[in-house]
Amino acid sequence: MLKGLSEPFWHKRAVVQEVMAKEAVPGRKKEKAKDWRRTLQQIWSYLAREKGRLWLVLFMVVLSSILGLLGPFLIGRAIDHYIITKENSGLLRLLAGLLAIYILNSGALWLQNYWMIGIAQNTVFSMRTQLFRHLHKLPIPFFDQRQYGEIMSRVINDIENVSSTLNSSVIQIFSSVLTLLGTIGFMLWLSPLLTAVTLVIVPVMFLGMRWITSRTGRLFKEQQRNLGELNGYIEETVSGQRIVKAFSQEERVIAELLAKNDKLKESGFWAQTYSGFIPKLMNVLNNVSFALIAGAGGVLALKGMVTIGTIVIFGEYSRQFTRPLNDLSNQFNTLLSAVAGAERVFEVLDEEEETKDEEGNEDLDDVHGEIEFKDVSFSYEEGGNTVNDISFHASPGETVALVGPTGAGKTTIINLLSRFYDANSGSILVDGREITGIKRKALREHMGFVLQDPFLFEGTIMENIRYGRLDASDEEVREAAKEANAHSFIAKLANGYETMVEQDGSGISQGQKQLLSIARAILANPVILVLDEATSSIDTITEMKIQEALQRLMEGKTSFIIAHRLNTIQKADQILVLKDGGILERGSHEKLLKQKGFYSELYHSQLQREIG
Ligand SMILES: Nc1ncnc2c1ncn2[C@@H]1O[C@H](COP(=O)(O)OP(=O)(O)OP(=O)(O)O)[C@@H](O)[C@H]1O
Repeated sequence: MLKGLSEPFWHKRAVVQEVMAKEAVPGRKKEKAKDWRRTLQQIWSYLAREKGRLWLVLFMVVLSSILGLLGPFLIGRAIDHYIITKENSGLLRLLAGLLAIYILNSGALWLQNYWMIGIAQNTVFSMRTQLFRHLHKLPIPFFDQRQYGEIMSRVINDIENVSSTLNSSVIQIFSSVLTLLGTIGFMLWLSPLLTAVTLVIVPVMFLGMRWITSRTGRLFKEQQRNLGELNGYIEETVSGQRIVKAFSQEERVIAELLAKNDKLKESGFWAQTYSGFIPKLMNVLNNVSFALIAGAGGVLALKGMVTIGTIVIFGEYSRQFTRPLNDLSNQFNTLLSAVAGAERVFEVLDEEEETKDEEGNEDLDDVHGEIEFKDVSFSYEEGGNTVNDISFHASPGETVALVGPTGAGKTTIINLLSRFYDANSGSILVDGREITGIKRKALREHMGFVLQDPFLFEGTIMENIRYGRLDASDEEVREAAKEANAHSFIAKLANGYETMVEQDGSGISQGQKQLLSIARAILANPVILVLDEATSSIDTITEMKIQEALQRLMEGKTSFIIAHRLNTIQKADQILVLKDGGILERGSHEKLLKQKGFYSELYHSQLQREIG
């Protein structure tokens, strides 16, 4: 059942998507296997746009790594040449040099961060813009097959993850690698023997880290997935609060949330615990390494093979050596979750746009509104049979009412006409032209929707009506409101057309929303109109106003009414009675009554209910 509004295509779609996503049977996709290389290449394609600044960052990282290595080296020299020999002036000179190195190093660190943050922000800005733009070009089935919260999580969390990783991890990883290589180089130059002693712990470190990261990768992925699910659930239940309350489902909803929350807690706990082992392990190994260097260094120093300064340098370097390894493993975890997030973003970007098959398709000018369905069959799922062999013809300006029990396929016929979905077989013609040969946007621009639960944006009433046609003047908006019987209630509001309405339309009654929605459609003046009749009961006077405004709106337009109350469609040129996806009966109200079939039965039972 369609609910929503009557406004430009992109917004109509958003609402229809939202509603359909809730109502559809969700055929959710399985997570694809991770493709690291491809994802990193895709991230690089964004980063490459910032090559200039990346070079600067690179230069600063190299500089700060060299300066970082130089510090301990000079301290060692100070011990050997000036402290042991008690040469004060040389020591002062060296200390001044050290000070300069530390200041320069701080400057280099600050600059590399400054530039990298700029790069990260620009990259994420382009990603977010591209993702949002792309989302609006995706076909309805994409939204039908996913939870609203899951999509939100990709746009918000995953992108944020990429951003923070680019901000910090990239530099860290890079400088860690450089520091590692530099440290090993310096150590080898100073004393290959002590270097060998220092490196003894590396295999242990490596094995320990591998053991831990093999677990954390999987756990972080699980944590991310559980977080997405939980967010989706919270979004859904908060937006569906009314329904939750109406059906007294609070306890069940809370229980389900608890279960999801528990899953997240569990995966989060293990992901954090395992990754928390890394610094502890490093610490222990660091101390072991320090002890080894002190012991072996002492023996070598006694034999005159190394100086005291060299032992001090090695002590410092061994720390400098394990720190980058430690950083690398920490950053590796962040990187893991960011790449997983980025991959989820790219998965959306990889989805084909709705217009993929529109090459060579035509625009649609001068539409008269003749619609024909020829043997149209369609199913949402493979092998299914949602609508079957539908054929009908509507001349320009005619009104076609679609009636039938719930799930009969009424909305599906509208989905096919608006090309939210494409028929599996048969053809749909507008003014004699196959709609598959027409650009979707062009087709939908000629269509207007007045749906049963119109969507209002946060903004003034004037702005809300103007969604029907963005270039309409204030006067035209007022005229449309008058024709829609909305003017009188708007005029009574404290700020008239400038009254602010909330996104959920609170403060405005359901009937008034309908009238605003009709005003939008009047302003848009489409050739083809889709009306989804409200099922909720509206007071008789507003109902009359709505019916009158609808009659005015429908004048001269080819209109499709998804009707729930049969007394409102008696004037329709043709009524299609749908059942189980097929047309069971067709004709005018009188003809169908005379037939004494399904329609007549439905009509009389409704009449009975209304009288009774
Ligand atoms: N996006 C979707 N994915 C899968 N199945 C769907 C989807 N939308 C609808 N269906 C199924 O297709 C069938 C026809 O649905 P449709 O919404 O067209 O019925 P309807 O006549 O408009 O019903 P109602 O009066 O309740 O709105 C139903 O069985 C429904 O469950």
